[in-house]
Amino acid sequence: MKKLMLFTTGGTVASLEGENGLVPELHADDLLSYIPELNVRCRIDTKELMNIDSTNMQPEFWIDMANAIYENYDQYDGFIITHGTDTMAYTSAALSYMLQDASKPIVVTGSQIPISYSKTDAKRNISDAIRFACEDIGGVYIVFDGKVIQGTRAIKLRTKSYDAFESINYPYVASMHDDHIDYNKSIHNQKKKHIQLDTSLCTDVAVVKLHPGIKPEFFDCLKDLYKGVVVESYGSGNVPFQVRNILAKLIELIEHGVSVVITTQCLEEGEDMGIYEVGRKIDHNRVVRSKNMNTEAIVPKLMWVLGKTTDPKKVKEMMETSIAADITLYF
Ligand SMILES: NC(=O)C[C@H](N)C(=O)O
Repeated sequence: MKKLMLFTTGGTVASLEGENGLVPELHADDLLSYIPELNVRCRIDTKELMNIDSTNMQPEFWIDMANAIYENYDQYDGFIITHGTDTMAYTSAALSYMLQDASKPIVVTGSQIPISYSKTDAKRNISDAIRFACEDIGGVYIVFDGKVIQGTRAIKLRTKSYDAFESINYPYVASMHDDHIDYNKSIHNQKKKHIQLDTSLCTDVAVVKLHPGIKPEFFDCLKDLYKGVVVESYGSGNVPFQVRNILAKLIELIEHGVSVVITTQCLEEGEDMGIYEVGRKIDHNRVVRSKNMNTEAIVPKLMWVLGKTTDPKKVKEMMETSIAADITLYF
């Protein structure tokens, strides 16, 4: 029989109605007591790591989660983490970088509606996550609303619907049905490897979304505060250089030693800075290209990379190398 460890961290799934709205209150065993008969035979141990709304999630807490999994890795066949949906995609990406080459499933799930409510999606999501944690597959995944999403590829697209998450620029890994799991055949399970823990992070990372009228001087404020800046530029990776010259400010940041990552506000298909003058003017050798990673992966990846080096060349090389399927290599 498979042995699983379920870690809880809070989120709507564990929330009850309080005086000021929903607050995480339920503990690990409470959650399991709500789940009806599981159609998989396994033993589940539980541990509460924290009990927070995931809006309050911090990079330091990702480290706690990664350490908890690593410390228990040999004793269990699979892991489930219940988590709020607001920052779940950042956490699943962060764990994908901090715990590489896992040969066992690490499954993050949660819900849009608290587990004690009649219309809750929590029971299905937790049951599915438990089933998926019994599979013979390695890596970090989000299981939600019947879909399995690669940990580095998820975004929260919807605030209220059951299907809160989408897989961006990457197919769903699998879909969950009552009696079977349908794997996407184009995705191959990685060869069995030894898990590696690396939790060094530099949290001095900011995301700036460009918009018409954004002030160039704003970027001066970032210079001494951050070591990495992720620019959500326009379209295929375009940065304005007329009237309000943002491009010049990005160069100043780079010359100051800040790593600048160019990504796009468009959710799908990634940046392709070679198309327009407004993209070609950016020095492609000096900025980090995000290719088709999403912001939820870029942020923890940049923290993780800057935790190891601030050498601009190395940062660029590591950021542009696919880890845990975060970049599709068609560039
Ligand atoms: N559905 C949810 O879990 C949202 C909640 N605010 C959280 O992220 O913890």
